[in-house]
Amino acid sequence: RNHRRKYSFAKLWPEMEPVYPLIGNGTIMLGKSDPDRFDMLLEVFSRSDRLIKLWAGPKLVLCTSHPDLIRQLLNNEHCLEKPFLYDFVGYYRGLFAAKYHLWHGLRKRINPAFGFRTLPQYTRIYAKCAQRMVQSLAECPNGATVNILDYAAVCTLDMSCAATLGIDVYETEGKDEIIRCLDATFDIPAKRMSNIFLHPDFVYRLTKYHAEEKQARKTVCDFFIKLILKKRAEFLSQRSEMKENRAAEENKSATFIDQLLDLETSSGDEFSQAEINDNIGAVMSGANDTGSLLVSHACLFLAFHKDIQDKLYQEIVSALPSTNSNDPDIISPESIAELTYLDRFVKECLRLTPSGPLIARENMAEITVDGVRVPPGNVFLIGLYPLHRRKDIWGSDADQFDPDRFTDERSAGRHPYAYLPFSAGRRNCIGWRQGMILTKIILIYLIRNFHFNTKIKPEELRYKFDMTLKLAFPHHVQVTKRF
Ligand code: HEM
Repeated sequence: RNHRRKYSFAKLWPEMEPVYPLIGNGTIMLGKSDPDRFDMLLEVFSRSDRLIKLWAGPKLVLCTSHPDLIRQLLNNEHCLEKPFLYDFVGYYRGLFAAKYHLWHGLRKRINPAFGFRTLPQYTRIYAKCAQRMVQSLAECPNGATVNILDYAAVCTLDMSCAATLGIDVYETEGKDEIIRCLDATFDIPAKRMSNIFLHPDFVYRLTKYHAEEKQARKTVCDFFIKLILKKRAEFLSQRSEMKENRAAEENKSATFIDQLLDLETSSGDEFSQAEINDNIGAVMSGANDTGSLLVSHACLFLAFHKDIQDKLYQEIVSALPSTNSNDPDIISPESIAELTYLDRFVKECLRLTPSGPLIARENMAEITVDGVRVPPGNVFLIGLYPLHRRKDIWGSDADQFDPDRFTDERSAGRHPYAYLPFSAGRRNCIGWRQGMILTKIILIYLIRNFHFNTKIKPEELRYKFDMTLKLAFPHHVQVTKRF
């Protein structure tokens, strides 16, 4: 009866069926494959235009993909908490999963590390890594079919390590183990989040995942700490030199770890070693899968639409007509900004295949949603994937790929919360500029050097139920050299 009273505020909202005592809507996912579970979740969102109740066991989850309600939630200062699901991510003092009381001060202090002024240095780092991806693809037999995600994942990890830690991961001692463990600390929590049966600690501890995750976290943490100590010592010895030398000050590194060390000294408010450690982990997990998946989905869209691929190639070679077209120094934030068709292309990729298809929030105080007063402690699931495919916003061809949806004329008057690949409000993606730039840089290098084809048909695309938007099968594309 208590349970019924606790949730009586939601009695007028429709609910997903069937609902059973204790397991709630648990059976709708039971025994289903990953792509069927993803489709089932979309089915939940499609059952109600505004908001629908889903029971994760006895816990209520309020699901919406309506832009008005998403605006109410993401703009509400009492709805900035991350619910229990994010606890599995680890790095709990890091931005991504941090509870509100830790997060609000942290975000303010870390914001400058992702500001506009850091972009030129990030751009140079990303361009070098993208060039390496081209080199390794060029070693495949011409016209070979590859799973492009394998190459993109190596490239974004390379970028993350260079931009976050200032290291060349491929020159690092014990690199295979570090790479394997870094991957495991991102991958295992994602598996746990999307599998309700792995949620209770006492069950999870009995699985092989728990032991693997523990060992991987220890290896990664030891590696980060060694690096933090080394960087802190370097930083302190360079600080006095920088005070006297303006040129050195202007050229100082923009890698995330250096920025954190710089921020702690400029604000006089030290980041603890644990905070640095967790924020490095959080930023790397935020950047890794999202970037590689986006690039891999983009390569499939290129392969489906030869006309778009040709138009992008023409735009890139006319805006960046260097004799040495692969020179990383010709790419700058300004030259990338001139590529307006590439910008529309990436935006359309993010519409149809947002790397973060779902986000969740918990309200910390009573809030009003769609006229209903919701007591604190309730969980909202916001469907960015279904939002981006709503026919009432995007038209009857919402599922079709069309970069020109993002021309100024066609964007005018669109609901401001219709398109949210990086979420919105105070807890949006802190790395959205870096995410856009790194994706564009990889695509510039790929399109300049290769043609893409595929045997996959657009209507065959299916996705897995996971934290990030993974294709249900390999991203097989045929890669042919242009030169
Ligand atoms: C390339 C595409 C990217 C996409 C589509 C993307 C998307 C998102 C989304 C939707 C969120 C909100 C998550 C939530 O509320 O559960 C988020 C948060 C976050 N992202 Fe990204 N992201 C991308 C790239 C990056 C990059 C490159 C970085 C870092 C360099 C990054 C770092 C973060 C962090 C730290 C958060 C947590 C912010 C906070 O809670 O204050 N992301 N991202």
